[in-house]
Amino acid sequence: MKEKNPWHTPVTIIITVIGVIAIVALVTVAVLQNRPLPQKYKYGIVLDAGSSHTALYIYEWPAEKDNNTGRVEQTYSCKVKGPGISSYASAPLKAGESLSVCMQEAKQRVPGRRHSQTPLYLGATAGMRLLNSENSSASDKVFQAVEEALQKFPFSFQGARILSGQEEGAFGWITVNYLDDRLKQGLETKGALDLGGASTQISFVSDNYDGSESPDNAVTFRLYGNDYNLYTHSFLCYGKDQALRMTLAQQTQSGPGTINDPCFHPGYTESRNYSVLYDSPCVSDRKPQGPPANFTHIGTGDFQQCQEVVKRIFNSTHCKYSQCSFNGVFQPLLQGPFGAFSAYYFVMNFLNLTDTSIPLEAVREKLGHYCATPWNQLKQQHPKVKLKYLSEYCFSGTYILTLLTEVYNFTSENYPNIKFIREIKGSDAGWTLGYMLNLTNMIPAEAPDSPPLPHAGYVSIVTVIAILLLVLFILSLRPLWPLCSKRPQIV
Ligand SMILES: O=c1ccn([C@@H]2O[C@H](COP(=O)(O)OP(=O)(O)O)[C@@H](O)[C@H]2O)c(=O)[nH]1
Repeated sequence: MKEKNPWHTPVTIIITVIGVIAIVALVTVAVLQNRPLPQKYKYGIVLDAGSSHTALYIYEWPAEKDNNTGRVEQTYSCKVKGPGISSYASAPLKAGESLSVCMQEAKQRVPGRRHSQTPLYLGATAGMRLLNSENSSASDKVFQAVEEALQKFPFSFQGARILSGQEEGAFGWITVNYLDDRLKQGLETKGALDLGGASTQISFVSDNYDGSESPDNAVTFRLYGNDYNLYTHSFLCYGKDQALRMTLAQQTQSGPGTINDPCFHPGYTESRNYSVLYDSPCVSDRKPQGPPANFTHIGTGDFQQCQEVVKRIFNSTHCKYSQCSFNGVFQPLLQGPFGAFSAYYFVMNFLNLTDTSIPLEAVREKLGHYCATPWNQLKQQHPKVKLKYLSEYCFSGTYILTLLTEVYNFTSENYPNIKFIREIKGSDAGWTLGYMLNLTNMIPAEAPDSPPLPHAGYVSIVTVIAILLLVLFILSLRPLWPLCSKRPQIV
């Protein structure tokens, strides 16, 4: 007679079915309870009011993670048409109006239900620093007009202000290291080199700088549980546009009617106005007495001589510290990798020189060749580039190389540590992201507590434990097994 399988008795089957249902219920509850909620986003808007132009950036991050693990990303940028807001000193209302196209675009891009909670900041840099230093009431009027224009939008406007050079340097450094994930992971940080139109910033962490020598250059942070002593300095007037003015001022000190400028291409000839050239606090005190109205600016295209002229705008005669970059400003020993952005990138990218594995000697040679290219030939090669920009790349490239190697002291050994970057993971390198992260408290001082297990690990453990419990439960019913599996009596 066929023996009946002892496990096929009704009681065992019922116990097993109930156990399986219990496990499925337990795992379902665990999965549902811990399922990530549908993603909601928050937004922030920052306007970078630079000396040459204004740009608007929209940032986005997951709503439930805004104070610790969430990644903030730039989702949109808009270049405001026209010059920087400092150029509207004589017509301040136009400064406000100029922002409206980009602001309308931001209104479309940020979901309507989030408008009122979206912070909007405007930060102005060296252009407004200069205007404020020479005419503070004009600078106030520009801010008033800009604030009135921005308040008309449905965002949470948090004010317009001038960033100090130190803030500009430090927030640029935070942006670069945040986007590189170096802060959260406590990795070696990257220095930040920022070149604007009116100022330039250098910021890095160096083992030989604890802030005691030249404390004015120190910014200390505690981020994600790590302490940083950042060295930072902003050189007002040493952005590439003001540096060009200073270089031209050097060459027009005696008020000549013509100058032969090695930083411009052979064949380049332009008539320039003395009053316009000297209309900036960076050069106004050097204006020659009784010059003619104009001078003829003639290019000779000689990189070596251009470098000599550029070097003259850096004063390295006095230094009361252990070492200085220039103008008596302390600078510790360069250390670590560097990201060079803003005009550093625009210029080196145009010149095809962003690859820092090209030896410095070869970079100089290429630049020499570029500067010597006749102006007419260059115009034919780049018909779409604005002539003003095209004419200045020889100067700008020479300025960048001189600043990096002769002033900051990058050598053949550590020049390859520099990376010319425009953006990191889709977000532009610059001070705006760091500024917003700081004002919205999105970088905690201490490392956030992370859950001990990831979601998948948690569900697996719950499942394994539930199965073990079922097996134990079935085993605990052993006394009943003989009853259940009683062999049929053969009489
Ligand atoms: O596509 C671009 C955008 C900007 N620039 C230059 O980069 C500098 C950026 O200056 P910005 O106004 O941003 O800086 P600030 O002086 O306020 O720091 C200026 O010299 C611009 O002419 C450039 O060469 N290409």
